[in-house]
Amino acid sequence: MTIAAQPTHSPTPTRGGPGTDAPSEAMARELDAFRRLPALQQPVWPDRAALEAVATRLGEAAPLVLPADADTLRSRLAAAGRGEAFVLQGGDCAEIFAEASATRIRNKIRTILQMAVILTHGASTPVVKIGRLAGQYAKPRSSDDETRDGVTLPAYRGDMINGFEFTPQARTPDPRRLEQAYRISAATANVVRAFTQGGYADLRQVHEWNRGFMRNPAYARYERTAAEIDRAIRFMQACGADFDALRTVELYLSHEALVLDYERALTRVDSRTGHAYDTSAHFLWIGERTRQLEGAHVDFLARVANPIGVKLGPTTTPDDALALAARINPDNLPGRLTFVARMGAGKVRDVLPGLVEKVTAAGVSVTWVTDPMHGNTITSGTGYKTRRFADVLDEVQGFFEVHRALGTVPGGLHMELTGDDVTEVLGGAEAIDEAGLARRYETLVDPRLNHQQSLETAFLVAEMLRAR
Ligand SMILES: O=C[C@H](O)[C@H](O)COP(=O)(O)O
Ligand SMILES: C=C(OP(=O)(O)O)C(=O)O
Repeated sequence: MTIAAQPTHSPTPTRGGPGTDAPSEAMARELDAFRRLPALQQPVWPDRAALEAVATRLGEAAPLVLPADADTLRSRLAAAGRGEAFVLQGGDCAEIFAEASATRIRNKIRTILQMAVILTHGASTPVVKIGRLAGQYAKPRSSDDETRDGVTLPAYRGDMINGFEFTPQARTPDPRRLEQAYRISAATANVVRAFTQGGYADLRQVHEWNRGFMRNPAYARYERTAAEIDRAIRFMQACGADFDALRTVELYLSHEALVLDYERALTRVDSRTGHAYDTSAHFLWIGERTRQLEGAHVDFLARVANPIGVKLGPTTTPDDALALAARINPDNLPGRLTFVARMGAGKVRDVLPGLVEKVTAAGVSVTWVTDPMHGNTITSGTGYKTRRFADVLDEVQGFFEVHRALGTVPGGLHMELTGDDVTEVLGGAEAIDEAGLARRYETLVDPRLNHQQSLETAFLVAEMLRAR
């Protein structure tokens, strides 16, 4: 592969030698153990020979991230688990190849940075910023097929696998898309690096954008928080803070590790430590539909040293959580394991306490994050897959209440959001209603908060964080 995929830069004092090697034969055998286990939600590739050729080429390609940066993220997540930082993970439900333009990527980064400033103020701790970015190209689906007007075709599973267009050709899984996903992820990572290291992330500039948001009277309720941030920045200025030193930020990359052929092909051995890392992203998570203890996803991700997330839905039992922790983090390393609870607003207060209590009592080291999106999906009367902004907020509130009651740490927020002005989620101060969804509904799978709703969420969560 000719592309020079540069690793995303995250400034880190721990960066060692840059080397990554292909796994030895013995290590490859261990990494490949997942192939003998049941793997849910995998595409049925019609051309196995083509898949193997692609996997070989990806196996020789440059890593997208460096193991040392994944280690730094692990230490940041450990801090969040102790309440010394707060995680903000956000981005598209499904990235789209055709939308990987600099403008769209910049809008997403801008939204995450804006939210992070507001949350930093609320939490009075650093915010660990992680994008669902540069690899979020595969989706688990409820159904393998989709039927339209009596015609049934394979469901769209994300641009890494097949096309959205409803034709047999587009919907047939094509392994060449794995290579396309790799190349576009490399280009996206380059844009991320340029924006996060090139002055775009300057705190004063980000605050100025937030002031722009406040000029809309719909957001008057957040005036006080905005004014406090303003005062804090002026105070820093008066004290002679070196704002130029704050012009760069760490923004880590993450996606759901769903397509195991892709994740395995990008796995390398870190020449510093001899450990295997999945170099497709700094942080990988296992989805709610693929977290079976004896399944291929858990087996594979337990064998790579990246920080790993596991989504926990409302059917998770405390014993499930303990068993997952034992499998994925047998050494109980802080920051290695993040549980992303996505219970639904109606269930979080009932189901989450049992999990947190048992995990805490067992002395298991976990960073708890809330995903208030995936348990709150509904279909509007007009037929759109959507969510109510109020439910999203209520689940976050429930997450904080549970942790407060137990004396444990609510460590972060995992959101589906975009920097654009879409109309996919109902409500918010601008009151998107059912009729309004049609105005600009663009997602190919799940509804995302738009730019305004994302900032509004940050202000509301900042209020909750102050009480943390
Ligand atoms: O974001 C993820 C979706 O909830 C998941 O892919 C399932 O979507 P579906 O129920 O539309 O198939
Ligand atoms: C599919 C997702 O979530 P979950 O596994 O929680 O349903 C997702 O985050 O894109």
